[in-house]
Amino acid sequence: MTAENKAFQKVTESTATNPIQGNPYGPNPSDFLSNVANFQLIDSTLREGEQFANSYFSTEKKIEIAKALDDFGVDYIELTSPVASEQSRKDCEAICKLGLKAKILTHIRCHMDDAKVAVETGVDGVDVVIGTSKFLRQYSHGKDMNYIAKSAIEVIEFVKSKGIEIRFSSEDSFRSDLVDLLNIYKTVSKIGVNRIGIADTVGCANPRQVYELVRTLKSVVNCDIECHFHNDTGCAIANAYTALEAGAKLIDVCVLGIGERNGIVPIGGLMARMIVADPDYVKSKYKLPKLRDLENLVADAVEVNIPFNNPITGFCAFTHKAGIHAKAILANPSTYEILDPHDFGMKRYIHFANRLTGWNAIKSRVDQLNLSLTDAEVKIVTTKIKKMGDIRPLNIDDVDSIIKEYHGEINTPTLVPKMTKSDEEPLDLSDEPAAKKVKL
Ligand SMILES: N[C@@H](CCCC[NH3+])C(=O)O
Ligand SMILES: [Zn+2]
Repeated sequence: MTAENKAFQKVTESTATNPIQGNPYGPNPSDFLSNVANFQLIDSTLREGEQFANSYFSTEKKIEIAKALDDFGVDYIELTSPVASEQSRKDCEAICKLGLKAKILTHIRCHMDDAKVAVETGVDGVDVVIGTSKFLRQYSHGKDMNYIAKSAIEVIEFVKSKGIEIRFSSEDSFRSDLVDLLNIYKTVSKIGVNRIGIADTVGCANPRQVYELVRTLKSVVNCDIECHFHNDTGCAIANAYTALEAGAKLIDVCVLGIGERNGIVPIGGLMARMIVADPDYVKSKYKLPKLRDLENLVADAVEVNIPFNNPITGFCAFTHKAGIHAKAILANPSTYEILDPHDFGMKRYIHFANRLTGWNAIKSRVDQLNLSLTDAEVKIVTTKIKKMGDIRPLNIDDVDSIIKEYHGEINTPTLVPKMTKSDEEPLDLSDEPAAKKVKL
């Protein structure tokens, strides 16, 4: 086989197994800096998530959440600073003793007082953060870049001396001076941190800015890059994906994206984004069917509902409605789905009780009811359903009644009836689904 033929075959094979790879707009496999196929998750539900307005986690609840995160497969679990409160310190120690697979981190200010407490808790690593934008330098901690560099060196060397991981992050990175950022990151990278972090603390960044900053940082540091994106302007997941494309390795996430204000990158939404880019990596690394339970656990703990439009677990995330969509989905789900619900232990539905429905969806319902109609008959009954749907909202019983009534009409002999055994037997509908949908 010639080299040309081999190349052709390779493209064909990958296109067959993963249609996105044949997409000219998809990830560029020759981009060796990209970490799209090699990313890690730092879950911060028990740190950033504790800053969500509704959050209160008892020790037991924190342990339950930490175990569920570990079971899902996150790489790191980040906990509230042990100096935030006495119980926070005890909880941190308790979680460190659980013996989870995920590494345990705690998140502290760039100060020796905090660092001394943090290293005694039993964590695998310490995440240090300090504000670098002029807003935070002036109105938060009041320190200049020289002071920041000095205290960063002191804290990093101290944590390293204890043999545990250290990450240094600026805060409000996207409103910080680029020269200041490059200087501080060069300094900490030379001392030998495990990771540097950038944080879009106010959620102002867009993907292009993220790409440029991460690419620039890649050329000045020789450690991993972690990114933290707030979602104030709805860009958190897109920014996270772009950061990975640019060469960042780790993304901070929270279950349901909970955090300060409207939160950060949601773990579920990021899974949806990443499984499209690299299905094999995502499916082998994370227990995706556990996502729904994980989200329900946290939603209950902080007393919120799962949003209707949540990626993957929103109640209509895999519900198809328009007749044109339903027809194509019934023929091949990939026509209108980029995510396969079964990868997440979910099911797909056709919503047929509405005026946008089409005869293919109704035919599938007729089959479910174990009735027999020709295509021409299904088309007639579909017209009846659509007419009723123009008058008022429909539910599944309305549609089933119309179908059964029509089926009854066309099967009722007009002349002298000759009863057969099967005519006497009522249709058994005892296992009808209650929802307004057909499960597929
Ligand atoms: N929540 C803070 C801390 C960021 C630390 C980065 N992991 C922020 O958004 O800036
Ligand atoms: Zn944050």
